[in-house]
Amino acid sequence: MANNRDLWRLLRLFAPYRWWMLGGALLSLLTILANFGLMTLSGWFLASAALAGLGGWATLNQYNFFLPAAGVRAFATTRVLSRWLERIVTHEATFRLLSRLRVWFYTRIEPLAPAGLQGFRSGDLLSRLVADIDTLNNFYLRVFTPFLVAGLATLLMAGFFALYVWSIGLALFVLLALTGLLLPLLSERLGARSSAEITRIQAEMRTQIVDALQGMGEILTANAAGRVQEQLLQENAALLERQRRLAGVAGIGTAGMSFMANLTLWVILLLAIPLVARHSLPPAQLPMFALGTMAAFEAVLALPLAFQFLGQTRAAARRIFEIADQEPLFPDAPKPLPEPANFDIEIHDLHLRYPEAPEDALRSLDLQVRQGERIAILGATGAGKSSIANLLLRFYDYQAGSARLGGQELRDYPGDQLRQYFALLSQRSHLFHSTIRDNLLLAKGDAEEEELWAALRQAQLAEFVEGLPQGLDNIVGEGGVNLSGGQARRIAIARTVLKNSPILILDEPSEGLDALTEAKFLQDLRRLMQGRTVIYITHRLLGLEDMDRIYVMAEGRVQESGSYAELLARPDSLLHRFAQLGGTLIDS
Ligand SMILES: Nc1ncnc2c1ncn2[C@@H]1O[C@H](COP(=O)(O)OP(=O)(O)OP(=O)(O)O)[C@@H](O)[C@H]1O
Repeated sequence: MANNRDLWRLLRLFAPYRWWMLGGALLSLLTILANFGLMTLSGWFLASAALAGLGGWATLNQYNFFLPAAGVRAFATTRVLSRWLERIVTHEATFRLLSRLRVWFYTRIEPLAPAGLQGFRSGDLLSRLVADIDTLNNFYLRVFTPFLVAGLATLLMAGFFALYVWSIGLALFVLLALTGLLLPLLSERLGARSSAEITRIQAEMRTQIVDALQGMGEILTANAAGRVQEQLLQENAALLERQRRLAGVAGIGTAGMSFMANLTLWVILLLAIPLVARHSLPPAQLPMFALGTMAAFEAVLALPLAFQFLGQTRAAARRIFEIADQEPLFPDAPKPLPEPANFDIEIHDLHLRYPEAPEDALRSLDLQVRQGERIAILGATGAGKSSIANLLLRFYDYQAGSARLGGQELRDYPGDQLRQYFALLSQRSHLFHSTIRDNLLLAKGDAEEEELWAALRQAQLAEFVEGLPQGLDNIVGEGGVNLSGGQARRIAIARTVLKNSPILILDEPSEGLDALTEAKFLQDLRRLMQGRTVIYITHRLLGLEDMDRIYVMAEGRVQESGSYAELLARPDSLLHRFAQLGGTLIDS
C-alpha cells in the first residue's frame, strides 16, 4: 500500500538512531518478560510451598526455599529497573528522532522558498512542521516499539510454556497472536477514518487561527469576528465528534482485550486441569500457567491503540512527504563560479513568468547597469519592477533571454553565491522578534560589537539604541512593533551596511513613511549608496535626480530610458506625463 511505503520511509529516516530505538524496545521487552517471570515463578513457588507444607516436616526440610525466593526478588528488581531505564532510553530516542525530523524537514523546504512554497499557506506549513512531526514521533513510541516487543515477547513466553506442555504453549501463542492482530485490525477499521480526519481538521483549524490572528485588525474592522468564531466553533464540534468516536473505539479495544485475556485463561486451565488430574503435570504448575497467562497479556495491551494511531501517523507522514518531495521549481547551479571580475549587470530580451501565471511578468526586458552606476526603475503598480529584484536574487527563474552578472549567466551561479553580491532593502524588510543585536547579526554572523555600532551610526540609529534600557539587547517585537516605521527601516539599513555587498537593490524603501521622515531617510540612504551599484525601484519621482539613468517600465518591459533631466525635457515621455500628474502615479 502506498501509505505503508510512507511508514517504511519514516523508519529509514530514523536509521541513524536505530540503536537508541532498539535499546528502548529491548528494555521494554525485558520489563514484560520480568513481569512474566515474576508471575510464573511466584505462582509455582507459592503452590509448591503450600504443597510442601501439607507434606509435613520431612518434605518441608527437603524443600529449597532460598533459590525461588531469590528468583522472585531478582525478577521484581529487574522489572523496576528495566521500566525506569526504558522510560529514559525511549524518551531520549524520541527527542533525538524529533529533532532529526524537524531539521530534515526544514532542510527540505528551505531550497523551495520562496517560489516552491508560494502555494502553501503559512499556517499550513507551521502545522506540518510542528504538529505533524509530533504525530510522526508517536510512530516510534506507540506503533513500532509495541509491535516489535509484542512479537518477540509472544514467541518467548509461548516457547517457555511449550517447554513444559507443548499444547499449552501453542494455545498461548495462537490466542496472543489472534488478540494482537485481530483487535488492532478491528480498531483500525473502526478508527482509521476518524483518526485521519482528526489530523486534517486540526491542521485546518491551526491554519485558520494563524490566518485570523495575522488579520485580526481587518477582521475587527469588518465586524467579521462573529463569523470567524462561528466557523471555528463548527470545526471544533466536528473535531470533538471524531474524538468521541475514537474514544468509543478505544473502549471496544479495552473490553476486547479483557475478554481475550479471560478466554485464554479458561482455555489454558481447560488444557492443564485434566493433565494434573492424570498426574502427568505436577499440581504446582497449574498456578504457574494461570498467573503467567495473565501476565502475558501485557505484551499485547498497547496494540489496539497503536493501530488507532496508525491512521493519524499515515496522514501526517503523507502531509510531510508531500512537501518534502517537491522538487525546487528550478535547479540550483552545483558549484560556485570564480569571483566575477566586475559586477556589471546585463539583461537582454528576457522573459520571466511566475509559476502558473497566465502571462509573463517581464517581457523582452533589456537593461544594463555598469558597476558603480545608480539606476532607477520607475513604473506603476504591477509594471514588473519587483520582478527584476526577484530575477536578480534568483528567487524565480527566467524562461528566455539572458541575464548576466560580471559576464556570467545568473543561472550558472549557485543562489547562495549570487545573493552574497546583493543587498535588498525594501518596505517589507523583515525584523525578527528578537534583539536588535540578533537582527543585525543576521547580515554578518561574526560582526564585532564595534562593527554593529558603526553600522548603527551610519544608519543614524546609534543614539536611539544607546538610549534604550538594554541597548543592543532590546527586543524589537514581532515585525519590529516596538519601533517606529522609520527606526525599523534604519535597522534594515544597518543590516545592509554590515552585509557590505557591491550591489544594492532598494525596492520602494521609503514607502509608508510620513513625508518628513521619508525625506530624511532618503537623505541618509545616499551615504549607503556610496561606492555601490544601486538599483532603485520606485513608483514616485522622489530622489531620481541623483540617478545616472532611469528606466521607465510598463507591462513588464522598459518603455523608455535616459537621465532624469533628459526624460523630463521630452514632452512625449512617460516621465514627463508622470511629472505633470504630480509625480504620484504613473499611467501605463
Ligand atoms: N510571486 C508571484 N507569483 C505570481 N505572480 C506574481 C508574483 N509576483 C508578482 N506577480 C505578478 O507579476 C506582475 C508584476 O509584478 P511586480 O511585483 O513585479 O510589479 P511591481 O511593478 O513591483 O508592482 P508594485 O509597485 O505594486 O510592487 C504582476 O502582474 C503581479 O501580479
